[in-house]
Amino acid sequence: MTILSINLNKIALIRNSRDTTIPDVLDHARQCIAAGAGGITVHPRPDQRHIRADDCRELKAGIDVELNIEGNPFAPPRSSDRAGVSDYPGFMALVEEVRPAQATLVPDGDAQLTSDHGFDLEVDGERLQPVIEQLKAWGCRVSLFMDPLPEAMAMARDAGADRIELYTERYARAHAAGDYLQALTDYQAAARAAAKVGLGVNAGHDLNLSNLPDFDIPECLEVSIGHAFTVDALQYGIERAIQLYLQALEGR
Ligand SMILES: CC(=O)[C@@H](O)[C@H](O)COP(=O)(O)O
Ligand SMILES: NCC(=O)COP(=O)(O)O
Repeated sequence: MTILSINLNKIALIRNSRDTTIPDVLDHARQCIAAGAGGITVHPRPDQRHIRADDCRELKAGIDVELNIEGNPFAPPRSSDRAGVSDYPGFMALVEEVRPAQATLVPDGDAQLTSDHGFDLEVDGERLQPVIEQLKAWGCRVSLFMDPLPEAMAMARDAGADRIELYTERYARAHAAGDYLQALTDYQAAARAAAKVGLGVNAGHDLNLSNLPDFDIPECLEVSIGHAFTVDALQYGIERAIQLYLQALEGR
């Protein structure tokens, strides 16, 4: 069964638009879990535009499903520019403190509006090895955010990753354009290649109620969904939205 991990970035984004505590990230996490979400994902960026280090600490203490923290492992500490908001301690320092069940490494930078590419392991594979070794020593499962390139999966295994997360924007765009079969074939080949070398397969980015039912990747262990889910939760309510996403997963 594929786990539905709800990404709460956009709940935090709404909260941060005022000096307030609502919407409460932990409360939303608990509502999603009560409705059937099997995991919670957050992506604390150095500018803390949405998820903050303090959110990660509260979620770790306050939920009883897997916590998946995403980020660039080379992201250094950054001072907070908001009164009452803790500094960003650096990705590795935050993960060492929080010890999430899973750390998903993403080659993001501050200038990006969102995550928009996977790792190039020809460039980063060697320097990721000690990082992955350290994360695993802290008890975290390690997943690498990857484009759907079958030939890259052996390098992900060689870097020491437990899983890869297929970056699914290309699939989502193709599905929205009504011409997704070739994209799906590419993702299926990448997932098979990952499984063949012993990697688990996660997936995420721009998945939604429309494209999820057609995302036929038998190897997929977990999808992490945030942006579209947040929009759907505004329309249907959290409980109903979770049910719809679980049905979409089951219907694949
Ligand atoms: C890695 C990925 O694709 C998403 O999980 C990421 O968290 C999206 O980040 P934003 O929510 O900041 O767009
Ligand atoms: N790793 C993908 C994720 O956590 C959420 O991505 P999105 O659904 O907000 O695009």
